[in-house]
Amino acid sequence: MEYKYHRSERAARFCHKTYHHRTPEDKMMTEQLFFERIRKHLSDALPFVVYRKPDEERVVAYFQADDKINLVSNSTESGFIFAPFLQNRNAILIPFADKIECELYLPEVTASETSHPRASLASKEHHESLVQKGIDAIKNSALEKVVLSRKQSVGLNDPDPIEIYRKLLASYPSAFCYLWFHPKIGLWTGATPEVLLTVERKRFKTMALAATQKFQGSVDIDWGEKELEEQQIVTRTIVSALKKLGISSLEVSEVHTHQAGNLLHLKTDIQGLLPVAITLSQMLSELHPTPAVCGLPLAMAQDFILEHEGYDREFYTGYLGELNLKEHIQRYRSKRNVEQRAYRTPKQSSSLYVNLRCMKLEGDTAHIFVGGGITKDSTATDEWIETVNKSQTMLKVL
Ligand SMILES: C=C(O[C@@H]1C=C(C(=O)O)C=C[C@H]1O)C(=O)O
Repeated sequence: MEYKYHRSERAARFCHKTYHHRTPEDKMMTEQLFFERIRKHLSDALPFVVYRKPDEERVVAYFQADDKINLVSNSTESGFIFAPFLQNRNAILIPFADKIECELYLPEVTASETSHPRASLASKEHHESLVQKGIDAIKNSALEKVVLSRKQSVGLNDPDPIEIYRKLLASYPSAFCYLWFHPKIGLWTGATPEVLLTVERKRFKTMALAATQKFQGSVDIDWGEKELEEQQIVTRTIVSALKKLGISSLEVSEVHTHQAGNLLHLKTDIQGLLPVAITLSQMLSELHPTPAVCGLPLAMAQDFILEHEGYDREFYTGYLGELNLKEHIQRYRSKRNVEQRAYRTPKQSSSLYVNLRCMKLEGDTAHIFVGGGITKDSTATDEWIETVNKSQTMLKVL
């Protein structure tokens, strides 16, 4: 990997903003102290999360002082949520208490192809046979789409999670990049391109992200019928779930190509205003899991996954992020002949992402999770290649 230090224009603009989101108790740190504090918490075996939102320079970490497992019961809690794929399992919360942050102007990384060994022939055959079962089930039943995945375990030469995470931050500036740890649950890291739900005051945003091609130098590419249909299923399902909740003010964008690292996807942006009567918990139970990570009809797809995938997804294809973050935005307004005045307005927001392009780190092994959507027109070998391409997102930083 080749590093070139630079301070982006974006970073420079960030510094000149006339408002900021920090409260007095937030601690802004140098990069070295920031990562030392995280390393210390990890070696003390205490829970923490560190993350950076898409296209931001600010990296934030929250620490928990004990090793208690805090469970989320109805999404009215405030903290960093880490939710599994299965809705009947518990989501975990790291409270917004002890926080540090750092602005990182990271080296530009020219990501190289990985030198890690290819996935084995046995896992290729296993995945292709799983996909074929999915295609057959779609042809012979009411199942329309199912997302099938696999776990690839890789030995690490340099198993330092902090270094791996720093490489993720440098390689994927437009992804949500995180490192999450709980001594009783595990150590996870990832760089996801997919928003599940963001809510700021009354406005919410979500997206339908599906279909995949390898990026080969241009985003101006053609998509086949199969990909368009696969993504359309996701848009249609999300829109009808939101309408079912009584949300009528929906704005749905045109479908467009979206780049995520070495991959391209089809994306539709969906946003609207949240009626007062609808809770975050209702929104989440309608949205998660979308057919981008599970399938349609939902129960049939989930049963198929549980019966045939043959491993436990745990937190892969779950979701994670800020849940009910309360902040005071400080705005400054300077008027001629009047002293600069500060205004503090309270704000509550949630920013939740789908846990994709992620891995679980266990000692000197990384377990990488990758999957793809299957429809009646899928072919087993192409789906295998898609998972190989997706695995590169994590393999490139190992
Ligand atoms: C399931 C994954 O990705 C999801 C499935 C996609 C697809 O089927 O093409 C594309 C983007 C994601 O919504 C994954 O990356 O593991």
